Amino acid sequence: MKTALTIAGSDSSGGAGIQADLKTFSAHGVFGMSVIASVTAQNTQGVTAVEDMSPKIIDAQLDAIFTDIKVDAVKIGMVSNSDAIKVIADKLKSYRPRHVVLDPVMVSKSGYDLLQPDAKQTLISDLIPLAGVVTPNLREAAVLTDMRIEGIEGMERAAKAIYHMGSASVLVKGGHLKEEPVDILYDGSKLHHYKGERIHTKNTHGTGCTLSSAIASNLAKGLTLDEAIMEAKRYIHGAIKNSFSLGGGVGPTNHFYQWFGERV
Ligand SMILES: Nc1ncnc2c1ncn2[C@@H]1O[C@H](COP(=O)(O)OP(=O)(O)OP(=O)(O)O)[C@@H](O)[C@H]1O
Ligand SMILES: Cc1ncc(COP(=O)(O)O)c(N)n1
Repeated sequence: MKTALTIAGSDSSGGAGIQADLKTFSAHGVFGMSVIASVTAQNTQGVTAVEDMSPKIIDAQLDAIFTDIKVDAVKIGMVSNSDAIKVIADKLKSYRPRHVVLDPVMVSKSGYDLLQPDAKQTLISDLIPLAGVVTPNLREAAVLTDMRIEGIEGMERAAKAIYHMGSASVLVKGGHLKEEPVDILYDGSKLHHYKGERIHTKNTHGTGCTLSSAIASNLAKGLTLDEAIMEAKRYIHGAIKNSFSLGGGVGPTNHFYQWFGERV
């Protein structure tokens, strides 16, 4: 069985973070493992508290996994501070997993900061150069590049700028565009557009986590990056289409509708 590891934050309500990642890995038939970098207290309406794990326990979790188990793909999500980022970068440099998907999580949908302001520079200098693909949304791409991004042309410029920070490729996600949600990949030679059809729902908690974990699962299974993204777009479309209301706010994506019916 292929394996995938998520290094991210825990979402107590199960819609985003580690929990969304593990559900996505399972739905792809990939064995999921986790390194918890932060614990968040959150629900469908917002985040009420965050506690970061110490660099020491992050380091120990990474060693426990990599000294024993072959990791086919790594997905990195919320890592809120510079010290944690540095530990993760050091371990990736020594264990050198084949595929690294970096989702540079910065702010939750509900507006809570998940990346400390002084950690942005460490993310750029230490983690982006180790990524096979970085998957910022519009706002994250704007923060990383200090650019204003409004439409497709801005997304293309940002993808190229982030590529020049050292990652092998960049997928700028267009979920927050006013028009259809197209995602744009730059791989150093060409720009690729992955088109989607907008689904009108408020229940989109964890869409970014789900997409990056689906890409990591597909890479673990041996798909090319282009195939992995196309397949992940298909997956996120189904997961959003079958998303459901839970709690009083933004409900989660649905990973299991294929098995348990449209509305589980
Ligand atoms: N309403 C929608 N209909 C169809 N596809 C969508 C919709 N919203 C987002 N997507 C797709 O979902 C994926 C995640 O994109 P998005 O821009 O929402 O990421 P994100 O903002 O990082 O997510 P999150 O807020 O969960 O961190 C992308 O492939 C995007 O095109
Ligand atoms: C632990 C964690 N990781 C990531 C997100 C982003 O997801 P969203 O933008 O849907 O709130 C989150 N809310 N919590």
